[in-house]
Amino acid sequence: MSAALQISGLRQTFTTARGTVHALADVDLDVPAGSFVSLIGPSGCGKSTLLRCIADLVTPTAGQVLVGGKTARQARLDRDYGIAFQAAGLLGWRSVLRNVELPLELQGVPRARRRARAAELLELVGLAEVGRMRPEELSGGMQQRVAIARALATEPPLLLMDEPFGALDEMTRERLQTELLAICARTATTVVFVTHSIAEAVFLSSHVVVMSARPGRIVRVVDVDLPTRGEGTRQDPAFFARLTEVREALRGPAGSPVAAGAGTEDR
Ligand SMILES: Nc1ncnc2c1ncn2[C@@H]1O[C@H](COP(=O)(O)OP(=O)(O)OP(=O)(O)O)[C@@H](O)[C@H]1O
Repeated sequence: MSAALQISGLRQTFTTARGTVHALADVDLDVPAGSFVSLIGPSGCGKSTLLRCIADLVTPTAGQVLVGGKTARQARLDRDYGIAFQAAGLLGWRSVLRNVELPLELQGVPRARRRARAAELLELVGLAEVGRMRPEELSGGMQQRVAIARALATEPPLLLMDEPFGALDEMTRERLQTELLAICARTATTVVFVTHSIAEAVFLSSHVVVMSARPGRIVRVVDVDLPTRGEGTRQDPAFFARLTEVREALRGPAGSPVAAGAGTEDR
């Protein structure tokens, strides 16, 4: 399978008035097309920074990011990825439908076509009825689904998601996880997903990337080869086995850099 994303020798250092922060060190990662990759690790280990480097929102101090063989900058200019972050980031003065239309509008897609596509996407995320409403009239879970629809509007081969379900209750979260998997299967989208939840990472992912405390390094990639993902999956012994594997990788051997707070820091 071809690589949707190739990261090599990535390092990210931030210099601030209070000193130097080593956010990422020696990150190498190949993400095959069509896979679902979660990034998990202690708070502050650089998960969001890694996602922002992929999205070309941050310029890496060293190393290279290739999105579908292009530089991250070119991929951003070509809108080769969609982004859905924790705060849904919808525009309050636009209707739900027009929020989903926005990326198509920016691409210059004619009005009738973009409207039809936005309506199709709202149907895909189960929100066909709310297109005329304002985002504030929707629940948090509905807003998240609108954000996902918007991220998929240009049919990007890659979807970058930073804790998109973090603020939701457990039931809504589990439902959206199942919906997201169904959408990705239908659209063959590659996903890079940041989460704090081991269960969420294992349920969603084909590969769980476990990172160490700052400076974030990849300490283990756990392959999750569950035969199906559905209602029964969370009770499946194979699911529990992978949970344990990720948990142990996160915990790391005593005294290892995986343990939270063990990262080197100048400040
Ligand atoms: N623009 C920036 N300037 C300075 N420091 C930054 C900047 N962005 C991130 N950092 C620092 O880099 C480190 C990694 O931050 P990042 O947000 O990537 O971690 P994270 O793993 O996503 O954290 P969390 O799990 O808590 O969301 C942190 O120490 C953070 O303070």
